[in-house]
Amino acid sequence: MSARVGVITFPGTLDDRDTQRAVRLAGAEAVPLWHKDKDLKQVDAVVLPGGFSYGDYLRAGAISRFSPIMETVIEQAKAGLPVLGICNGFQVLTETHLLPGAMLQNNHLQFICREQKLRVENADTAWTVDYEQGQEIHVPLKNMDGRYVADERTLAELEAEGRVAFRYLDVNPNGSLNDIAGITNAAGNVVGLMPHPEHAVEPLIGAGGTDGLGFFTSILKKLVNA
Ligand SMILES: NC(=O)CC[C@H](N)C(=O)O
Repeated sequence: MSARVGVITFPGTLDDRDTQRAVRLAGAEAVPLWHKDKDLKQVDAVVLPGGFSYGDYLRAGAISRFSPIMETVIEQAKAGLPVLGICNGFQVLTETHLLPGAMLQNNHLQFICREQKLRVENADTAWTVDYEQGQEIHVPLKNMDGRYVADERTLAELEAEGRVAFRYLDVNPNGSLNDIAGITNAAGNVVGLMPHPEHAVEPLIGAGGTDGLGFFTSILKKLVNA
């Protein structure tokens, strides 16, 4: 079976091509999906890539969340479809409430672009099974609205249920509560994170190299073994 991973393009998406490439490098078929379509073309998983969809107007992700395709994504994610939101994609996922919490401007009010160290805190989601629990990885981080916040009860729940999937190491680059870089839903099929694993899939890029490839090999493993 060849796994088909859909990659959605919204107006203002930047990282769809890199994400498609990462999917192919992992050995799956990348299927481009357009925000205005409702049809997911029978993909086995979906990635919402990074960028500035709708120019980040109102709030990052707030408009894309109402794209026709998101109606289908929300419905199918609730039924178990694996969905990964990277950066702007994570912002869209919080706006849909498939993932709890919200992203605010970085606490220093500057755009940030850096090589970021992370710890994989949950290697049991659809997108992380190819990592070791506690593994440390380097992945590029580039955003303005990267400060993860949630109310105390939600944070306590995320921590208690092991749903903090990634934590920033060494430096908290944006003031995210509990150093949270990424989270998962309770079922483990919906994952969102601010750093960009699709930009760390080649040894050529130096630090981190292929550390991000595990997201895309994880989903392939998960689908092929399903
Ligand atoms: N790299 C990105 O996906 C950017 C995310 C988002 N628009 C921000 O700046 O916060």
